[in-house]
Amino acid sequence: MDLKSNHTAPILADPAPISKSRLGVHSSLLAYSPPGAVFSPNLFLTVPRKKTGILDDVRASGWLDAMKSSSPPHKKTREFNNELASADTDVAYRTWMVKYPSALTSFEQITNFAKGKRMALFLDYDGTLSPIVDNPDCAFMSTDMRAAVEKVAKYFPTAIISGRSRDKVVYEFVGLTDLYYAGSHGMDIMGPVRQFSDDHANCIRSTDKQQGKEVNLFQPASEFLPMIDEVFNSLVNSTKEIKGAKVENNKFCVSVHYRNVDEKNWTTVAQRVHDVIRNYPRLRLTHGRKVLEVRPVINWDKGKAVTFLLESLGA
Ligand SMILES: O=P(O)(O)OC[C@H]1O[C@H](O[C@H]2O[C@H](CO)[C@@H](O)[C@H](O)[C@H]2O)[C@H](O)[C@@H](O)[C@@H]1O
Repeated sequence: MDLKSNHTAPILADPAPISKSRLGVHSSLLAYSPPGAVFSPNLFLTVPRKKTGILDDVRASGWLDAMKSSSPPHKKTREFNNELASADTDVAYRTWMVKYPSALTSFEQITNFAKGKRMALFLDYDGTLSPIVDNPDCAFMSTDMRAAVEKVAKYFPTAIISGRSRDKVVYEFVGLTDLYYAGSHGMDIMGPVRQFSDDHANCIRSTDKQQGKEVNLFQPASEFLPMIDEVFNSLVNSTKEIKGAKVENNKFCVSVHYRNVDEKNWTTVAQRVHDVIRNYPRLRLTHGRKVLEVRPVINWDKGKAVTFLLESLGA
């Protein structure tokens, strides 16, 4: 990438409560304004106040519960000695499917609704384009899936929005040109060139070498890069003795995988992560599928990345 301009990234805090999956840190620790910073009001983030200003124990703060329920329930075949557990799983699966029905069951309805409208397609990577596998470095997409994505991208603007680093998704897994990509949970967007607006002062015009074309880069958490690298190294170090634990650097966020860790050691994983990030009040924790995700406290996520790309596409 050739960077042609640079802008200051936003980070602001506001003392209102948010979802319990986020870390309980005192908001006064979060208000930070680098000299000369120009903030977009759209990137203000509300963070929870806690009287103590420090994190609770990993059990009390609900980390462990969240770790245990961090994947959507999978439909399992009924096991011989596990009728009751299986029945529970079935109910959980059906309930989940009511809430999140497959789009394929409503395909006709969707195509009818889309008639006369401009379409854009936004896809997740892990668990959507690739199967969930034990080793995150081996989550490859099939040849058929790649061909399908390539084909659909000829008809509709298509973007992949992932929690991974954008480079990894583009160069190690997908490898398709003519797509738009957002890595690091939407904090690293490569989209079409558009008119800059005041709302998105952090856009960088860049040349994508693979695609050989001008693109817009939007990296609202760019000032966090050194912090994320530091945290990545600390997490690698503090979890290296936990068998099966794996730390992944996703550029603007870090993942700590515990899929391959014996469940009896999950508390240790949570405690080690907790101990590292308690020193970083400008980072927060979210839960993914058997993964703890450490990310900057900014008001930006995949949903906002989708909106950003839609606007970039003139939609
Ligand atoms: O937003 P996503 O693209 O879904 O990224 C979320 C995490 O995805 C990856 O981890 C998940 O998939 C792995 C490979 O199948 C699996 O081993 C892991 O247990 C899942 O959590 C990725 O490795 C993480 O860095 C992302 O945070």
